[in-house]
Amino acid sequence: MIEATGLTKRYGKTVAVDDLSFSVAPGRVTGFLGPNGAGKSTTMRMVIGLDRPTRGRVTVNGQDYRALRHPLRTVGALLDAKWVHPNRSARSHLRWLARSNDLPAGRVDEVLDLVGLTEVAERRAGTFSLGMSQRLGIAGTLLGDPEVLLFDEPVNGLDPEGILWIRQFMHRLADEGRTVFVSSHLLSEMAQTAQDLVVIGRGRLIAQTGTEQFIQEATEGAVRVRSPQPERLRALLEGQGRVDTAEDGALVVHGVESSAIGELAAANGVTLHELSPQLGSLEQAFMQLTKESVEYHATQ
Ligand SMILES: Nc1ncnc2c1ncn2[C@@H]1O[C@H](COP(=O)(O)OP(=O)(O)OP(=O)(O)O)[C@@H](O)[C@H]1O
Repeated sequence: MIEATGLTKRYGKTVAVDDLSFSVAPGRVTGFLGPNGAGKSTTMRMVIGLDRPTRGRVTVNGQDYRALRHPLRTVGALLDAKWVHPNRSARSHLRWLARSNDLPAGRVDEVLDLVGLTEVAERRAGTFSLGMSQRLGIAGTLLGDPEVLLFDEPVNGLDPEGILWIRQFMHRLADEGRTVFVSSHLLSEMAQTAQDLVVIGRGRLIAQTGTEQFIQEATEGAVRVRSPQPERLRALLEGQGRVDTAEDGALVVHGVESSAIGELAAANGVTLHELSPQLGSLEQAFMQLTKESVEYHATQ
């Protein structure tokens, strides 16, 4: 369990994290979502004691990170996968990590196996692909068999196979009852990975909710309709819902069910070439909710 209360971090005049309160439950994958510069990395650094909050508090299993007796047995964090000595083998990197943190050396081969790196354990980490480096980084977080895991942008730059592997691995860790907190600005990825979301913009909390609920609440369902008689259809829909025109000329109808549009068209002899309900995407939900708080809006 991770709990932040009124968490705030200032760097000079920049307020990187602003009065942020949220909680991350065990047994689930919780996505930490926000555009670049929203304050995700700063928040994660405060969770693991690398940065001190200017105000507020964040606890792991009820305690400040710095007060934990065996931090790596409680929290594993991967904030930068390239943090590996390039000339060390994967195994010796993990052995060094285990030794310097008072963790049993016997755990090294277990975690190599868990992440599927046993066969390349003697290879120099500097020769690893990004996907393999991520696996090695994840192996490092698991050395202390911690209950809480933090991953900062773990799928950045990975190919689809690497992304799938990470996604499945996160689920496995959550199924084991661990708390899994994973940040990303890749919204569609989070929609598939996370069961719960903590969404921030400009350091502030925008939403804490289940992923499905977030999408449902933040996006208004719409129906795309193409017809050779668009103006006639538009007139029929007048007063029933809002009708926009897409770039390709299709009508985008808000507030009317697709079945009702189909029946209305049939009853009035209007031909339809397309009638497709548009499911709200996480991207739409996110844009809707962060409209005012996204940094890049101001600079566009
Ligand atoms: N050490 C620092 N000194 C000064 N400003 C900082 C520092 N670290 C972060 N910031 C600023 O704090 C804000 C939040 O940055 P942070 O890296 O936490 O965001 P993020 O959501 O992780 O973004 P990204 O996805 O780009 O990593 C940004 O405006 C950033 O420039």
